[in-house]
Formats: sequence, structure tokens, C-alpha cells
Amino acid sequence: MSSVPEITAAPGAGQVPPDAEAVRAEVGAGTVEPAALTALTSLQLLRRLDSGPRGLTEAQAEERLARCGENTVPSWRPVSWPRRFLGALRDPFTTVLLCLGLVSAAVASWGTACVIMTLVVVSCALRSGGEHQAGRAMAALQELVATTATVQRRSAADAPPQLRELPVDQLVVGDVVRLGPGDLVPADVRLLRANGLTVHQAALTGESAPVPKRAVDAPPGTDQDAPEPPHMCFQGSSVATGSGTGLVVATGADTRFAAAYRGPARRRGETAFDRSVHGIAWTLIRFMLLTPPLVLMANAALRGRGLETLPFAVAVAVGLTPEMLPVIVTTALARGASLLARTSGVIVKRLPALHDLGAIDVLCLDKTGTLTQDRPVVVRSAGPDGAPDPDVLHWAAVNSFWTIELAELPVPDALDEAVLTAADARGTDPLEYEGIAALPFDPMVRMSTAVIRRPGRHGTHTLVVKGAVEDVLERCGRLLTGGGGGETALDEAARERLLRCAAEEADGGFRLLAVARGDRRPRLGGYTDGDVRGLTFLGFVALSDELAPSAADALRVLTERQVAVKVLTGDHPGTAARACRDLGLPPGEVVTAGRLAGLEGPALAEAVGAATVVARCTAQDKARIVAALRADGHTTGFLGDGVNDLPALQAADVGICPRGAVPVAREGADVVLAEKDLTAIERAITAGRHASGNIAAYLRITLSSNLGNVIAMLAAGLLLPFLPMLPAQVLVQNLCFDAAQLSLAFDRPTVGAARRPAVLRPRVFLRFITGFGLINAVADLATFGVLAFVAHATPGTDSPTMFHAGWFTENLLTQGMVMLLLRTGRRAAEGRVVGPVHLAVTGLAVVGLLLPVSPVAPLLAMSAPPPLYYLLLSAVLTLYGAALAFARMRYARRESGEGVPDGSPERSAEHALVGGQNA
Ligand SMILES: Nc1ncnc2c1ncn2[C@@H]1O[C@H](COP(=O)(O)OP(=O)(O)OP(=O)(O)O)[C@@H](O)[C@H]1O
Repeated sequence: MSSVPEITAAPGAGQVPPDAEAVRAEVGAGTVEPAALTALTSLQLLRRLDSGPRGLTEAQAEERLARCGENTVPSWRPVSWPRRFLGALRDPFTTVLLCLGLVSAAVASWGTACVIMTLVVVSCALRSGGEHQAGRAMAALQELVATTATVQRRSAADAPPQLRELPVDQLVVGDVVRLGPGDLVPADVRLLRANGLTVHQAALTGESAPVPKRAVDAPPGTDQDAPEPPHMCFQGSSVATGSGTGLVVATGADTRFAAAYRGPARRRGETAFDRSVHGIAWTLIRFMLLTPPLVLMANAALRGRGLETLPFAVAVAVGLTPEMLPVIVTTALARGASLLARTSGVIVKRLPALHDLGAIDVLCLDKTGTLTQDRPVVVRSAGPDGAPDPDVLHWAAVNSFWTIELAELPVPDALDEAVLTAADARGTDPLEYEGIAALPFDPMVRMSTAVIRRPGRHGTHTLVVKGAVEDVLERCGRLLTGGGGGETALDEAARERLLRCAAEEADGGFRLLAVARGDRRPRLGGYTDGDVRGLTFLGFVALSDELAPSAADALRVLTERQVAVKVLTGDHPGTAARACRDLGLPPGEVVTAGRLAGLEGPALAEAVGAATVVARCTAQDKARIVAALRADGHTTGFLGDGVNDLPALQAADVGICPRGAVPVAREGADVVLAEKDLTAIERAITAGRHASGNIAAYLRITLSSNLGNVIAMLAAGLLLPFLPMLPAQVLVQNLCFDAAQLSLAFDRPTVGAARRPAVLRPRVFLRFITGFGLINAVADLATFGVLAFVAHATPGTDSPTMFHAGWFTENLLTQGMVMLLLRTGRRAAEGRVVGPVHLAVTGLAVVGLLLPVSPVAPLLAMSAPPPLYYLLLSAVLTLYGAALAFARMRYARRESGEGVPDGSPERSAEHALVGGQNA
């Protein structure tokens, strides 16, 4: 990796600043012509933008902000309610309903068309209202984790510049900003200074490897005219390594990112949410589209009817539609997310991520700061022979001091701080050397280098290197011997011995830094990674890092909840394995990323499946492993906080980071924890499983009863000389169902609902609802039998109106029973709580029993059935309830594994289905 020591902007000689009006117009418009960005020298550009190397004054910045507006990408501004309503119309269910409405209107079936339109409007209004509310709540939550930029400003023209953290949206053209590892580039920036700076700009160019950047002041015509000029950093990219200072040249809608932005900020491919909820929705839509032709064919074949059955066929398809699904999904997820934020400080930035949290069956996490506290303390330093040697710590501290100093790192690394604290206590003074250049820590090469000049050695530069043992040893050709400063060649045997020695230290749980040094002739150009060769190995510094207090408990609970934990770390395998063992997580086979290098796809997933720890991972290794696990069918979460965690955060179904993570990780994650505390993840996973459980309950209940109704409608359509249900009745019944089913989004789930990953698998799910739908159909058909008997036994009651009323009552009552018996919510054994579902079911029963006997009944073409009907109906309902309870018990038993071998697809299918009902 190349790096260049600081290059400072050269003066823009001979350039006349434009007149003040022109500057104001240009800055006011928030634009500078692209050619000026690359063609002018830094100083010319600073003048052009009426700024300076010391930054803007607060007054200038305020005036520009008022004139140009905030620095936000236009497409990320809040969506208005009417736009949300129109957006809801694009939902696939709504589209199918609209098509069915058009078909009805085309055959002049106005009643059915009106019913369909009412359903569409009600569900779109509820959905867009819910989304609007959820969007506002999410925006408020996201404010809590909003990214800031380090900006250099002055309180007055003659005041000294001060660095301060500012919300990114407050930046204006002409601001001078500082960039450090893990920072998001907050606007389009022309670099004034850079040190070892590399940026990830995949969001703009698709290139995954970090790209080196440097300040360039040469005249135009060189590589600065390239599409990706090396001295420009664009909004949407992030700092991988090094540091820089830059001038903001474009903000908001004028940035290159805003121009290129189309659609969501990142596309991570199909997530667990897409696979389950969307998968089920599309399967249902196929069924809905198939239904009308099937009904037409059945009527033609069995009753010789023609196209006149089309409105009825359409009504049957509408009956299958779970039109409230989007509303329930949004409500359940939004409610879960806001509860989680209130009770645990966990912020879910993307609503479907809450569902995906509930479906996680593999959680990958880094070690440092997650399993450990990331508060390293130096315990000893030793020479190559293992004997204590304070000199090794001395050189490590010289490296830390000068890399922090020269690279202008805004936040020093915890290891550097620990080394400096320990060396300070022993009287090391790095200022006795002169700092020349620095290659800050790069997680790809796993080392940092400081170039210094030692007192009295004018013709020599000394490279002081510290980093991971294997990597530093690779750059060493010699070895320090004894205390007298003698050196010897580093042969293979010595290398093996040193690696063994390091492994022993790591097995003790220590983090290790290897330290090396090498003298060079001074060079004029900048130092690069290629110069770090032929060093002399000085020894090791060992550091301890206490385990995180809550980690052991959280790991145990995660295991109980059937979440497999994988530790993907950049650290030594021994250190990581020891941390796992001490936390009660058996490390199993410990592999290094190097050993997985040649593996891809299923082979990689299998190798990782057998291991708990994968050590010496780079950022790309972590992402590759997460992607392979996902491709293998796992719903994968990734928890990380460092700059080297970003690709994995984006590759996972759910990227999770703590609030203290580097800005780029916070931006890339879907879920932000208040603390880097594993117990918070466990609570978040539980909340996700509860929300998914309620969505699954809605689907189970709605689809089982809808399917039952459709089968009954088909049978009645073939058997009866009149329509089994009129459009107005379909409408009232559906509206009652919809209102009642909303309560499922607020249901309180059982303890058991969180025991295993909540996955909805479309095929298995459909098998489940077919079973329960058939029971419902049998109940409906039995009701028809009862109605026929009552009509026969009670003279004067054989009218369609009595049939309509009788079936209406039965439908609402059976719907209520299904809701009580198939929901995920609290069972009687867990407490006698009257929840929203109980209230909704009571409402359904009241409407079902009273409406047909009320004065409204004639308006809906209903007439009250005789008492005999109610008597017989109670018998039907009792049998129906018993059948439902029995079927559910059987499913629950199969879910707990009786008769189904462990690990069989059928067993996991049952998990998916009855997820959490069995308390
Ligand atoms: N500031 C630093 N200077 C020099 N070497 C470092 C520095 N920080 C880490 N290292 C070395 O690089 C190795 C890998 O560090 P990296 O930051 O990739 O992973 P980590 O923080 O140890 O683990 P995790 O991936 O679990 O957060 C460390 O084991 C250490 O030897």
C-alpha cells in the first residue's frame, strides 16, 4: 500500500481572486465548475471559494448555509404522506386487487368493483399512514446516531481556527474538514493535505479495494484529469486508512454522489425479509391469479355456466387476498423498533432489519471490544529470546507517538494509547527523535511504520515498525541478539521458534505486537509499504484486554436461542481461542483466514460452519465469510465497530454496530446498539422474533380462514342457485376481519416465541395453512348443512337472506376462534391478560351475532336465522374449536421433535411454522 508523507498546498502564484460578487454567486449556488476542482491549485481554489487554509468563520458558514441549504442528498429527504399513499398503490397485492377491480368494472359488476376499490383505499390509507408514522419515528431515532464531521472554523476573522464536530448536514462549500480512519467523506472534498490516506469508494465506482488519495498541486494535464482524481474525495466514500485535510467544494444535491444516486443507498441483495415475507406474498399472488380461471373452468364444466360467473370468480380471488399484510408488517416492525429503542437503546435504522434480526441463525462478531473490553494494558515486553526487555516497549512507543503525530489521527488506536501510557511510566521520551514520515496502521498489512531520525545520525532514517507477529517477521531479515545490540541473520529455525513463542503468549490470552527496526539512507520521495523490508526483529510487547463482563451470559443465551456464534477477528488465533474458552464458548477448530483463502461458496461455508473462530481476517475475509454463510441459506448477522468491519456489515442480512463505532460503520449498519454489549443484541433478536411471530400469526390466521372461505364459496357457488355472498357482505366481512387482525400487530408473544429463529418458509407455510384451511372449510360446509336443515325444518326461512346472515355469523365467529387458537400470543398458562386480540375477538363475536338481527340487516340483504340455527351452530363451533386445538397440538408436538428426527428438513420446517406458539 502506498503512502506519502504530508504534502502541503503550494501557493497559487499569479492567480487573481475573482471579485466578491462572483464568489458569492458561485458559492451561493453551491457549485464550482468541475474543471476548476482539478485545474486550480489548492490555494487558488481556496481563494475562489472565499475560504482559507484556516477555514471559514462561523458567520460566513451561517450565511452560506442559509443561501445554499443543508448538505443532504435530496432523495433522502422525508417522503410526504400523499407520496407514500401512491407508493402503497404499487404494492403487488394492491396491483392484483386493482386488476381484479378493473376486470369487474369491465363486465359491469359494479358491486364487486366498488368492494375491491374500498379494500384498496382502506389498506393503502392504513399502510401509508402507518409508514408515515414509522418513517417519522425512524427519522427521529436516526438523529440519535447521525454522523458528524470534524470541521475547522473560526469564531471571527482574526480568531484562531478551532476543530469541532458538526452534523454533516451543516457543512457548506468552503469549509475545511479533517478526515481520519472510519470517517465518512461528508461532502465532495479537494484534499489540501493527506497522509497514508486510502478511501473506499465502492458506492461510487463499485471498486471494492481502498483507493490511495493524495494532495496534488501540480498544474492540469497529469492524472488529476482522470475520472477519479487522486486529490478528490467524494461524498459516499469512506476513509480506510490514514488521514487528510480537505476543502469542501460541493454539498447536498451538487455532490457527485447525489448526481449518481438512484434508489437505496446500498443494495445487499435478497435479505431474509425478502426471502420470507416477499416470498410468501409472491406465492399467494400466483394463487390469486390462478383462481379466477379455475373457478370459471369448474363452473363451465360442472354447471355449464359461462362468463357470467366472472364476477364471482373475481370475488373468490379477492377472498384469498391478505390485503392487510403490508399494514401488519409495517405496524408490527415499527412498534417493535420503537419499543426496542425505548427499553434497550437499540436503534433499528431499516424496518425490515428487525424481522431479519429475528431470523438470524448465525451471528458473526469481532473479538476486540465485543468479547473483550478493548482497554488493552501492556503486561510485558520481551526480546527475541523471551527475556524481559524494556527497550522493545521503548521502540513500540516511538512508533505509536510518531504515527499518531505525523498522520494527524483524530482518534488514537487503543493499542497505541496503551503502549504510550506504559512507556511514559518508564520515562520514554519519543521527542528525543525527529519524526520524518508515517505509514499509519493498515488492517490489510497489519502493521504501522514511523520513519524517524535518531540524534547524531544525520545521514540515516530509521524505520520503526510494530504490528502482527507473522507480518512483521516476514519483513525481517535479522534478529537482535543479547542485550548488547548485536544482530544475527533470521533463519527459518529462528522464525519458527519466534512464531511458537508468540503462539504460547497468545494462548495465554495476550494480544501481541511485534516490534522491528531498520536503518535507511534518507530518501526524497515519500515512504511506501514497499520500503518496509529487511528489518531487524527487536521483540514482542504483550498486552492484556479484560473480557467484557456481560459477554459470557450473552453467549450462553444466544446458544440457547439457537444462534450459532462465529468470531471473525484480525487478531492471533491463540488470543481469540483463549477469549472464547474463558467465556464458555467452545472454540472448536480454530482456523486462520489464510487457510480459507482458496475456498469459495459452499466449501467456504462448510469450512466456517465447523469452526467457531476464524482468525487473522482482513475486512474482505470477514465479508467473504458472511456472504458464503448467507449463500448457504443462513440468516447472518454481523456485529463490528471498526473500519475493517464495513464490508462485512454490508454483506450481512443485518449489520449491527455499537453507537461508539467509527462513523462509517454506524452509517453502514442496520442496527445501532447503545453500547457494545452482547446482551443488547440478544434483546434485539428477541424483539425481532416477536415482531416476526406476530406477522406469521397474521398470515397463519388470515390465510387459513381465507382459504377455508374460498373452498366453501366454491362449493356453495356450485351447489346453490344464488350467490353465497353479496358484494356488500364481502365488504363488511372483510373490513371486520381487517380491523380485528390489526390487533395481531400489538399481540404480546409468548416466552417460547423467542426460542428459535423466526423464519417463514413459503412452501412449508403454505402446507400449514392448507391443513388449517381445510378444517375451516369443513366447518363452513357443516354450517351450510345446518342452514339447509334449519331451512327445511323451519317453514318460511329458506331464503338467501337467512343463508347470508347465517354464514356471516359463522364466518366472524370462526375467524375469532382461529385468532385465539393460532396466534403467537400469551397463553392462559402465562397469565390471564386481556390483550388487544381478546378485545378484537370480542368485537368480531358481537358484530357477527348482532348485525344479522339488527335494523341494518335488511340493508345488507340479511335476515335473522331462527334460534335452532344458533343451537346447531354452537355444536359446529365446538367441534371446530376442538379440531383446531387438536391440529395445533399435533403441530406443536411435531415442532418439539416427537417423531421427527433432529436436523431433518421437516423438523426445521415445523420450527418455521409454529415458531413460538409452544410456550
Ligand atoms: N495500532 C496498531 N499498530 C500496530 N499494529 C496493530 C495496531 N492495531 C492492531 N495491530 C496488530 O494487527 C493485528 C490485527 O488487528 P485488527 O485491528 O485487524 O484486529 P483486532 O482489533 O485485533 O481484532 P478484531 O477484528 O476482533 O477487532 C493485531 O493482532 C495487532 O497485532
